[in-house]
Amino acid sequence: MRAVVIGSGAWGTTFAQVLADAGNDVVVWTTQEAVAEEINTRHTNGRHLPDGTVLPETLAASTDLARLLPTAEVVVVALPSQVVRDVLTPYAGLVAPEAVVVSLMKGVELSTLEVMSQVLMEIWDLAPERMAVVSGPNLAGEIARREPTTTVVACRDDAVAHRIAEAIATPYFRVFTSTDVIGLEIGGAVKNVIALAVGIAEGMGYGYNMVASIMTRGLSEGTRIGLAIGAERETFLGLAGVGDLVATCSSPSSRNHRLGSYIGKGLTLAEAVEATGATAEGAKSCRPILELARRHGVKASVIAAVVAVVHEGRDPAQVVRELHARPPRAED
Ligand SMILES: NC(=O)C1=CN([C@@H]2O[C@H](COP(=O)(O)OP(=O)(O)OC[C@H]3O[C@@H](n4cnc5c(N)ncnc54)[C@H](O)[C@@H]3O)[C@@H](O)[C@H]2O)C=CC1
Ligand SMILES: O=C(CO)COP(=O)(O)O
Repeated sequence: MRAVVIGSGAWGTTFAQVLADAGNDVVVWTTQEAVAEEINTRHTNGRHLPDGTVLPETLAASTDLARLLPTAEVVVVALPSQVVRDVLTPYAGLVAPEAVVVSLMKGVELSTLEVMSQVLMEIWDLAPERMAVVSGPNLAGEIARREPTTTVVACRDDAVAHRIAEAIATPYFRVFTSTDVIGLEIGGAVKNVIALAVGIAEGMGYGYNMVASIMTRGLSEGTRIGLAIGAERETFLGLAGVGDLVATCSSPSSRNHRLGSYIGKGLTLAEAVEATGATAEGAKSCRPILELARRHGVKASVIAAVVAVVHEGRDPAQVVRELHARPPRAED
């Protein structure tokens, strides 16, 4: 298939490699001439991918999205969630009518509380049958090294999910399918916030009991938010739920996990963002996710604690003391 990948960061470039390795005709769109030149001539992306990653020679890069879109059969979007609406609205009308759009993103829009499939369907006027998402335990660096990985592709139309799954399957990328688009997206967005919480706890010096508690309660919060907006419970127990949560909360290479640990060690948000040096969606998405929980009457104490520490300057030790001082209640 002819594919364009919008975004030349860690995941966009790595996913483009997967598509090229799977035999597709792929071009990565970047706004940076130097990055396009590096991918086209040296077959590397030194800013975002691990040392030694050599991209397929068939993988091209371009800065001309308007030229690429009309002929693409698959349009993959891998930008930081908060820029999607502004960056991609001007391209409405250029996506081919039969093309499938695939979101790789794990964030919630601050101004609308929408997940990225909702934003893309709105700005590009797409039917749900043309909108797919990919999510799972997918740390880009490991996939760039072609280490065995599993993922899930979801689309309202099961046949389209299967078509995309076949197009991205490689010997190192095993793909499952789903029709629970919103479940995949909420699972991915919430686990970033939980990875922040785990990082904060680790940065403060807490151990495995605390980490396991945050992950388990975080999964419960994400599941209940998802169920409130139409997701399926099973999704949260699958690769895009527990799977992604375990990968991100365990790996020191997760940007959300790292950002959290800097904050737990006492850095300000601005300092932690600077030290992380790449997109950590949870830092911005925690507030709209908490708002989503509140609107749907879902208790989300871990997510609220992250918002309090990251955005309201609360002392994390005091926030933990307050969480633990609450009266016992039934586990949900
Ligand atoms: N890195 C990973 O392991 C994974 C990331 N994701 C998700 O994929 C999405 C993208 O993440 P990454 O590629 O890792 O981020 P990144 O921080 O590595 O790269 C972001 C890319 O977006 C570009 N960009 C930023 N603002 C832009 C703008 N206004 N216009 C055009 N380009 C712009 C940057 O130049 C950069 O190439 C996020 O939602 C993330 O949560 C999902 C799974 C795995
Ligand atoms: O989503 C991811 C792995 O599935 C990547 O997580 P980070 O954005 O925290 O690196």
